[in-house]
Amino acid sequence: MDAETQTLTGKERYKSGVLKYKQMGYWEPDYEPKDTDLIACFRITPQDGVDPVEAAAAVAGESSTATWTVVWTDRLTAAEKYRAKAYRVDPVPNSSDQYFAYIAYDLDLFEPGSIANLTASIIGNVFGFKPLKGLRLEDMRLPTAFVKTFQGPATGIVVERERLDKFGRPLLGATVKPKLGLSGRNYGRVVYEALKGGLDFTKDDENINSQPFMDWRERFLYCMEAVNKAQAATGEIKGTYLNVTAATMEDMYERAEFAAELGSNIVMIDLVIGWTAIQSMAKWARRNNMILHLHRAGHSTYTRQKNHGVSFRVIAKWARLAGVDHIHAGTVVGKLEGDPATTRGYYDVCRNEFTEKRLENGLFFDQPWASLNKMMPVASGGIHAGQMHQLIDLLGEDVVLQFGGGTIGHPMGIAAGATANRVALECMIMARNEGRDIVNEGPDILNEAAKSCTPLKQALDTWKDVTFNYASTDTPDYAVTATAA
Ligand SMILES: O=C(COP(=O)(O)O)[C@H](O)[C@H](O)COP(=O)(O)O
Ligand SMILES: [Mg+2]
Repeated sequence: MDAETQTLTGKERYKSGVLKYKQMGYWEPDYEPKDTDLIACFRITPQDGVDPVEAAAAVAGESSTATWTVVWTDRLTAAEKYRAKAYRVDPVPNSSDQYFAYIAYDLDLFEPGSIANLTASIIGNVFGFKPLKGLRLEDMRLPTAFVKTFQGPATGIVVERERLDKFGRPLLGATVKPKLGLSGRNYGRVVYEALKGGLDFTKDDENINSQPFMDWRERFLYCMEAVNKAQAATGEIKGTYLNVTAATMEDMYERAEFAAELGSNIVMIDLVIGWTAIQSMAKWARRNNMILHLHRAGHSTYTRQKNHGVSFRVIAKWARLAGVDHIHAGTVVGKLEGDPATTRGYYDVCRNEFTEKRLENGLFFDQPWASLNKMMPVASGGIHAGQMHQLIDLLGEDVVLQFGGGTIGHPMGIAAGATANRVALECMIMARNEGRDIVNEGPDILNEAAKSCTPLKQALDTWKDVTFNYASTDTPDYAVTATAA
């Protein structure tokens, strides 16, 4: 080890001036993370000529206690404990300028139960640090001691199924379209048709709040009338995610309380409201026996590119701590970004009791969930009935499959679109339960069912060739056989 890599101590450490972060103690290659440490894995792209180990130490420093120069006031603290420690730097496979840096943080650096505080450290200053061309938070290991300080999902998958009286199959939903412009009354008609036709849920889109064409109260009143009528018509429990996203917490509470007063079983928020607002709404949802749906609006601005930002698997972990019940987590086959292996990792974060490290799915750490409820992943974006076998195979059973265009765009109308999806789902679940190979026989199973279901036949004819085959940007860096880390 050269002198520059060694942590300086005593007078040498505290001489005024600028030391390398490695020398300030932010690089400890022998460090063994404690069970109670938070661990982050960052992808770092150092500027040309910057040593990757110094870059990793700088990330550890700037995301914990350091500044750019030595400060004597460190000596008034338990600085050795509070310094985050970069302890491992691996080159990213198949890349010449990127590295995975592992950094351990002492539990005492964080306020219990606060995503705002966690994120202010881990993604606070450090993403703008000049010696790095790019920085991405790939994954975090949240220790049990930290997980236990959070409420977790307000309702959870098990209780959601019990409240809705729906078991053994994915739930079906649809986003009302067009996203903007419908009046309350016409909006309610879409909800009624879709629910009566066979869906379990409808939902507001991310950008429906309270615009001049439809006040939020109008929407809530007509939507709940539609839910009640559809329940009466079908004898099934139905729901519609009423989006309570608004400019202030006070407005959101007012809208959520009105939704509860009208008997809604679910409300919705957008990721853009921020972590503190999400945690507040999760507490409200638990107090009010409400399922809480999170639409991940805005996430792609920072999750999609591999060289800079925050992986969605980390956002999913924070959302589970924060306490939402549903989270949009990708479809693989639909219109929006979603590599199959990466998406599998997100779904595991939502639904596992314990998420195992699997590098081929982008999961860098074992993650205990300490009995926090599970989140229902939501698959939404450009999917249709003809993909039912692929969706069930890829995403499993505890998932909401959401067909917006794939319900409302049906040639015979919304109720027919909903019926097509419900029949496609039920015939595929029956085939799966009978032990059939749905991946290969899926199209035949659908065509067979379509013989006695005209809406399904029309859906298959309309959308049979629609696929979105583009290369994914966010793919895992390790192959299935990888043993590294
Ligand atoms: O409006 C839609 C889908 O409409 P449609 O079903 O008509 O395509 C949702 O906003 C996206 O699914 C969000 O994306 P994600 O689920 O990836 O966050
Ligand atoms: Mg949308």
